[in-house]
Formats: sequence, C-alpha cells, structure tokens
Amino acid sequence: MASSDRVTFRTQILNRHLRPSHSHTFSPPVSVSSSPCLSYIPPDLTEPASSFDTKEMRALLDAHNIQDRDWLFNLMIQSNLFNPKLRGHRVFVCPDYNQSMEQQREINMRRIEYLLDRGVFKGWLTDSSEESELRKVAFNERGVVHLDGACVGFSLNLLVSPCDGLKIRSSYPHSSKRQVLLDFRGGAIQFFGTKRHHDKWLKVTEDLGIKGCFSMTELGHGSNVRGIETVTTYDPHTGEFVINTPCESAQKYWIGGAAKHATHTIVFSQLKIEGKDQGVHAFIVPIRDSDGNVYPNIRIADCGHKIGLNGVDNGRIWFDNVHIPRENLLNSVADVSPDGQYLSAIKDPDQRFAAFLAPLTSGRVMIAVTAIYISKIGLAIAIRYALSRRAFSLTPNEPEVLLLDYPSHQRRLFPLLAKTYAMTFAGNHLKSVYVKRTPETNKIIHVLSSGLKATLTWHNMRTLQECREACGGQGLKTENRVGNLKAEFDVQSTFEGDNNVLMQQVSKALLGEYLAARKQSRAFKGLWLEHMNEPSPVILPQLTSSSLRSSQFQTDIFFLRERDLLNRFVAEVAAHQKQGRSKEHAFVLGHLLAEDLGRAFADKAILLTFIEAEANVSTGPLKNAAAAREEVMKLCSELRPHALALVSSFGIPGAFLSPIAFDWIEANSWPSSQQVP
Ligand SMILES: Cc1cc2nc3c(=O)[nH]c(=O)nc-3n(C[C@H](O)[C@H](O)[C@H](O)COP(=O)(O)OP(=O)(O)OC[C@H]3O[C@@H](n4cnc5c(N)ncnc54)[C@H](O)[C@@H]3O)c2cc1C
Repeated sequence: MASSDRVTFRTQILNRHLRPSHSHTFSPPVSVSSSPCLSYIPPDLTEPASSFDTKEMRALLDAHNIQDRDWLFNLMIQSNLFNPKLRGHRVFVCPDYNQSMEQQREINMRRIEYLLDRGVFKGWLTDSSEESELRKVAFNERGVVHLDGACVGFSLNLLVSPCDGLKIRSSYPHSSKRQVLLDFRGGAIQFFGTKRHHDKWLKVTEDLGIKGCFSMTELGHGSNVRGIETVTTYDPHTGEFVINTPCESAQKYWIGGAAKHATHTIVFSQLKIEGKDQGVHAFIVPIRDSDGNVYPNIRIADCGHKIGLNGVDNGRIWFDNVHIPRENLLNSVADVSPDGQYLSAIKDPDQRFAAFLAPLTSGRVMIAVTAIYISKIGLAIAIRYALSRRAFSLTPNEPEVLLLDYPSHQRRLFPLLAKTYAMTFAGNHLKSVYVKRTPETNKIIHVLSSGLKATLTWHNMRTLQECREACGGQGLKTENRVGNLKAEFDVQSTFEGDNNVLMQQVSKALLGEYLAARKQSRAFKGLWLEHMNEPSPVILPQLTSSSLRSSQFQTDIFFLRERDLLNRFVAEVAAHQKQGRSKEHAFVLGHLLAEDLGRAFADKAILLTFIEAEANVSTGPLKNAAAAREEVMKLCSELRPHALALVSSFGIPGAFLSPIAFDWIEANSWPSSQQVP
C-alpha cells in the first residue's frame, strides 16, 4: 500500500472510531425487564454475630497502638492525596491505579510531607524509646494496609531508617519511600553513627530537611555485601575521604530514593587506609542540593519502571573521586584519626563486619510484620468475595452454591487464613523482642527476624496467588487489589536480605550453636534450641483427632524436625569427611539443608509464639494422608461459620486450629520416629 493510501486508510478508521455510523452504534436496551438472571441479591456483609467480638479480636491481633493506627487512618481519609472513597457507608483509601510512575513518585513525596506536617513522623529518628518504636511499626502496618506500594513509599522509604533496602546480608534496610528518605534505610545513622552524627543529622532528617537513601547494593554485588567494589581512601592533608566507583560493576544499583528525591546517601564502600583494605564501612555523602541538582563528580540514573513499587524512585549512582569530610564516616565500629590512623576495638575483620551489620535488623522486622498485613488484605477480599459469589446449583432450580460453601474453596483459603492468624502472633513476638533489644539479644533477633522475614513473605506471596485465583476473573482487576498487591510486595522476598540467603544465615547460626554445644559438652543455650537438651520426643504410631490437636504433639513434631535436620546434617558431613570428600559435599549439603533447617526453625518459632498467645491451641500435623485430609475438612467446616467475622478481625475464635498443621499434611516427607537418631 502506498504511503498516501495508508494515511487515507488510517484516517478512515479513526473517523469511524470518532464518529461511528448509526449501524455500528451500540444502543442499550430501552428497558431491562425483570428476569431471573437479574434477581441478584448483593451479599449481606454486615459484621455477623459470632462467638467472639471482632473489636476484641482486632485488639488481640494488632496488639498495640490501636488508637494511633486509627488516628493515622483518619488523617489519610481527610486528604485527597490518599484517594479516599466512600463505599457502602464506609471510607476506604486505595492507590489511584491510573497514575504513571512519575505521578506515583510525586504523590508519595506529597503524602509524606502531608503526614510530616501533621506530626506522624515526630520522634521517628530522635526518639528510640520502646513506645516510639512500636508506634512506628503500627504506622507502617496501617499505612501498608491502605496504600499498597504507595504506602511502601510512605512507610518504608522516606524516612532514613533501617528499613528500605536493608538487606542484611547481607543487610541493608528494605525500602519504602518513607523509609528510604526518612530512615536512610533502617536508621543507618542511628546504628552506624555516633553522637556527632546523631546530633547533626537525625533531627534534620526527621523534619525532611534532608532526604536520605541507602547505597549498599551494586550492579555486581547484591547479597554478597562483602564483595562490593566501591573504594574509599583517606587524604590526611585535606582531612577528607575520597569515594570512587572504580568500574561499572561498582555502580550503586536499586538505591531507593536516589533517582529523584534524595539529597544524601549512605554509601557502603571498601575502606583503604595506606593501601591496606579495612573492609566495608559506611559514609554520609551529599548527592543533590535542595533544588534537586546533582553535585559535581556524581552521576545518577534511574532504574526505570519495575513490576511494582513504582512509587519508589530507585536509582543508580557513580562516584568520581567525591570528597567528603572525615566526620562523615559512620564510626560506631571503627574510625580514622585526622592523621590517617585506622582505629577499631575489633581487630578481626570478620568480627568487625559482623558487628557492623548486626544492627540492620529493623528492615527485616518491618517486612515480616507487613507481609502478614498484606496477606490479611488478600484473605479479607477473597473470603468476602466467596461469600457473595455463587456458582452452580447442586439440584435444578435451587439457588447456586456460595463459593465459600465448596469444601475445595474452604480447603484453599482457610489454611491460609489460619496460618496468617498464627503468624500474626509470631510477628508480634518479633516486634516485642526487637523493641526491647539489648546487645545480648542481637543474635536471636538476627536469627528470628531472618527466619520469619523469609517465611512470612513467602507465605504472603502464596496467599495472594491463591486469593487471586479464588476471585476468578475479578482477581485480575487492579481495583480488586489482590493482583496489584502481588506485584507491589513480591520484592519483599528479595530486599532486606534475599530469603534463601537469609535461611542460610539461620541454619548457619543453628549449626554453629549445635557444634559448639557438642564440642564443649554443654547444654544448648539460646536460639530456642533448649529442647535439644531433652530426650527426643516419641511420636505415637496411632494418631487420633485429639492427639493431633494437642499442643504437646504439635511442638514435639516441630522439635523433632529441627533435631532431625541438625543431626542429619552433622552426621552426613562427618561421613563425607571420613571419606576425604569433605569440602564440596559439605557445601552441597549445606545448601540443600539450609533452607529446610531455616524453615524448620521459623515454623517452630511461629508455633511456639502461637501457643504462648493462645492457651489451648489444638490441631496438628498428620502423617497419615487420608486421616489428614479428613481432619482438615473437619477443621474447615468448623471454621466456615466464622469466616466473615474472622476476616473482619483477621483472626479465628478461640484456638481450635493450628495453621501450621497444613504444611505438614501436605509434606509427606516426614521421617518416622524410628528413623530419627
Ligand atoms: C525494588 C528494590 C529496591 C531496592 N532498594 C535498595 C536500596 O534502597 N538500597 C540498596 O542498597 N539495595 C536495594 N535493593 C537491592 C536488593 O537489596 C538486592 O536486589 C538484594 O539484596 C539481592 O541482591 P541481588 O539483586 O544482587 O541478587 P543476587 O545476590 O545476585 O541473588 C540472585 C539469586 O541468587 C541467589 N543466591 C545469591 N547468593 C546465593 C548463595 N550464596 N547461595 C544460594 N543462592 C544464592 C539468591 O537467593 C537469588 O535468588 C533493592 C532492590 C529492589 C528490587
């Protein structure tokens, strides 16, 4: 077709679209007569009378700062920035899903400023009391519930604390916009700095006088923080550090807040003093002026559009011999004197690195607990939908069956609901040990937050996928949120410590304690391994419904699993050592067992915290698959009458269902008690 013909052809098509001929116009029917297919009765979703009070249940689940959470929500619904919507006499806030990436980034900033003006971030960085920390967590949870990724923007990235990118590794704080900007991801300044940094930087950051970001990851090194290639040297003549990106793989990558808004960053870099490499250290580096102009010798590029979390402006940064004052070294673990001497009380580089990264747990704590809130959103949506949607009649001319009355639908959603309920208590426990942290509890917080972050975020993604499918085609609509939540929160399994790498850290810590206790012939202490001091639990061959539901049985089986994995790992490595094949096989085994052991630890932690929270937990894992299925269906039918009240408070009444059971039922790989050493 000649180009002029093509133009004519296109013009005709456009013309037809814009001015449709009469014959192509869709005319709605003049009147819609009543017909059976229109006798749809909307579901009655008023809160049902149930055997428990949903307000009390919410208090139990949220556990703290209930009024603060409601106060924050009220602030949000008073501003159009949060897109409030009235539906059925209730106000909801949700993101505007039609915004471009640029619009999402800008509105996030304006939301943060709006909340800042109303005192939401008061004391965010300057008040480290237990109450203040719990308030922060509550705000994060509340924000996440209502804003999807935009809230991540609000909640995790903007404030300079250790939460947005905190990967532990591996560790940098995970990222929401608030966390990035206000927290410098995970309170890096609080944790890595000393008084001189606290006095100078915390208040101004809290007031958004400067906006921080957290530059740990590089193009070439993510989980492996020790391998980063940015290099910093010290010039005693000027009293300045000089930061350099020596090669392309050393460019900082994924830095939340860097692409547009951040004025300062914390750069993680190798420190070289007089030619000697002293390992990874952190420095405060100004990158932009308050008008947004990037400083000389710094180059910044945008990471571009992502599958989710587009309210966060992730960027790449290169440093070309950038000079900063000596005082900008965050010196909690090591310092450099004006004449260029490297000073640290910790001589061993491995220990120094561990001490350096140890405080970066807040991001993981925050991610673990918010993941549970996201699961709650998905479940509330899917279960409410299943109480309104009908499909197929069992007998002709009878009403169609509610989705939630199908046993298969119950089997899909209720175990996830029950697990989410149980995991809430694990999350609450994690928060409480975190806010009460002392140097002695650092190790258990590291292990617990790693195991729970991985387990809860994996659970969240699995839950959202099931909820999406349970809503059928409606699950695909962005405004129904579930699909969008999948995209926004998928990254939780990667940042703040990749889940698989975190599980390796958990198993490494458990094995370390196991080997030390065995070598020194001492009792197990810490890391919740004290059960190993007792004789191995014996699982009875005949399991009944009541024994399955007893908390004794459930704890026994979890203890047994952990004991079995530890014993097996050590025995197998020893056997390979004998055969002179130690290293490679230990490496392979370590990797294969690491995740199992990490999961075993996290499941045990969830169960124990659940039991502690609920006096009479029952139900449990089954070895016999047929009996297991029967038991699960029984439990589902017990849960069914309460389903709506449950999602209204995100809980289940009493304690008749132990969610963890379902994992066990599905996994037929459990060794019999006879096989356990
Ligand atoms: C949206 C987003 C925001 C981010 N924000 C920030 C930020 O603000 N600041 C910042 O510094 N970083 C940030 N990051 C980076 C993030 O922390 C890293 O992506 C993460 O640590 C993983 O590193 P990586 O991408 O290099 O993956 P890799 O480390 O390359 O891992 C890739 C895969 O290999 C596996 N793997 C790696 N090592 C091992 C091993 N030893 N054994 C077995 N398997 C292994 C992992 O499990 C993973 O599946 C962000 C990332 C994203 C996506």
